[in-house]
Amino acid sequence: MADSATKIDMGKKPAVQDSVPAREPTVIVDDVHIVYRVHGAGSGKGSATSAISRIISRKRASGVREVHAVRGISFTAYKGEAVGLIGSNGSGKSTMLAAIAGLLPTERGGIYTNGQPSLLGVNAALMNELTGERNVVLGCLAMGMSPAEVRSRYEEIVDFSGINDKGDFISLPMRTYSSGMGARLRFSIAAAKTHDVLLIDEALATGDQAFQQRSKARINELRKAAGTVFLVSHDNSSIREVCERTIWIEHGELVMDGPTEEVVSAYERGERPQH
Ligand SMILES: Nc1ncnc2c1ncn2[C@@H]1O[C@H](COP(=O)(O)OP(=O)(O)OP(=O)(O)O)[C@@H](O)[C@H]1O
Repeated sequence: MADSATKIDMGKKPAVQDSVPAREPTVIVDDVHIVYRVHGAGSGKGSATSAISRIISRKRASGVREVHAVRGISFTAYKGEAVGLIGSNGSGKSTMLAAIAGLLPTERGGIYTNGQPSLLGVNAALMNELTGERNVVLGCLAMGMSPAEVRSRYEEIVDFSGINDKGDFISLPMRTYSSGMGARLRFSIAAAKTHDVLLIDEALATGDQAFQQRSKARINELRKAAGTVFLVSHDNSSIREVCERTIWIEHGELVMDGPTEEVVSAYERGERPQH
């Protein structure tokens, strides 16, 4: 792999300055392996007969099953980049994102980040019993904004989310929201702050057309504000619009890493590059 973590020394400046400005790495993923351990999963014979006999006997399976979700992935992302992560269901995209966010330990290899990564998933933790209003305030405080900052940004966040477009929903508990409304509010809160590394897991797919346009524009702003954005999505048009670089993952392995159009077209044609 060309981008190896060991070759990058972020502390030193090169002795001779090139005319091309040096790109600043924000995330270095170096030969990373991630293994989930599922306890009580048994040996896992896949046949229908063994599944039925397991259910009928009502025995709790013993043992630990290992799922090797990411297998030796390496890449480096730079300041100002928006990087798409694509691949079929279960290929390891969300796992990779959670690991960059520091939420999953690596089995082997290392992940180095320059700045604070924030994972914005459709499951990001907001509290269902609290009103949208309270969640906006708590979410912003949790991201490190001061109470004065929260007050000044509040209207903008609610307007961006469009939660109040069809009535006063922001003063209702989050449990009364549709899944799309919840996802929009999560995105709006997270996007109110500029992030060093913003990790977005399918958030764009849940909003309606108008909201998707607003979020794409906001992602571009965040990127210009010098952060790095990672976007996991099955919606190739979002990836094309938002990201100039894309990484294709299958079975936990990196298949292709390059300009979005090249990678997404190869993915759509199901063509793996020949090595
Ligand atoms: N908590 C978990 N425990 C055990 N295995 C898991 C867990 N989460 C994911 N996996 C497994 O890890 C592998 C990668 O899953 P992951 O969610 O990263 O894929 P993905 O590419 O994001 O899929 P999708 O496109 O469907 O969201 C899959 O085989 C999945 O079954």
